[in-house]
Amino acid sequence: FGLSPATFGVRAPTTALSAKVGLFYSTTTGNTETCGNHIAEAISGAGLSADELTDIADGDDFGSYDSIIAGAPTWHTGADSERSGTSWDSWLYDELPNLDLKGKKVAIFGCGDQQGYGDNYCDAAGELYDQFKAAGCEIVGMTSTEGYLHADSKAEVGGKFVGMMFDEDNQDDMSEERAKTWVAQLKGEGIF
Ligand SMILES: Cc1cc2nc3c(=O)[nH]c(=O)nc-3n(C[C@H](O)[C@H](O)[C@H](O)COP(=O)(O)O)c2cc1C
Repeated sequence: FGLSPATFGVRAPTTALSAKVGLFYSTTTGNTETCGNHIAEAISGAGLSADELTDIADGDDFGSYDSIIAGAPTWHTGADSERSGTSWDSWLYDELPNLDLKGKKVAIFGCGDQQGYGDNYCDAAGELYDQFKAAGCEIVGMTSTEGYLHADSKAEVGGKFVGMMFDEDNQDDMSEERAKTWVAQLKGEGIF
């Protein structure tokens, strides 16, 4: 009668089981949360799914995830470690080493100020990279540094950012699009 299967609540068959994806952040003034929300919206906009955006301080049962998307701001300029100034600092050193996350895919995003802190842009994202990698995780979602004006960043490895870097201080109008582009990339890299 011209009614599509959707009319009856029948789902189209899926070709692959979808992964359980955790989406974690931390923040001091809300910018990393804003970017995390852009990512969450891009995920649902693309017809994909992840768990609700959650502060890493409230995270739990990490072993149940197939993949983790993790975002941090940078506040401790020039510090060797604990650069986010948030709950990540204790999580990365006190919790992560006690978890078995070997082989899980991890995608990292950062939030920083490339003009005000151009020698240390998004350094904390580089720390997430180091710690998750040391825990045996597979890091995906590396991006080009093109279009950014920073001089130096510990979030750069081999000429690429270790994930998607946002800048709510100088380039907030680009954040939504960056989130969309990155989520499409993550889909291609098997995060979902
Ligand atoms: C005291 C202070 C130190 C900061 N240090 C850095 C830094 O080293 N690198 C950087 O990229 N941004 C730095 N920032 C900028 C913040 O990371 C940026 O504003 C970010 O959006 C804050 O995110 P949040 O609101 O999620 O905490 C600093 C800001 C302040 C106020």
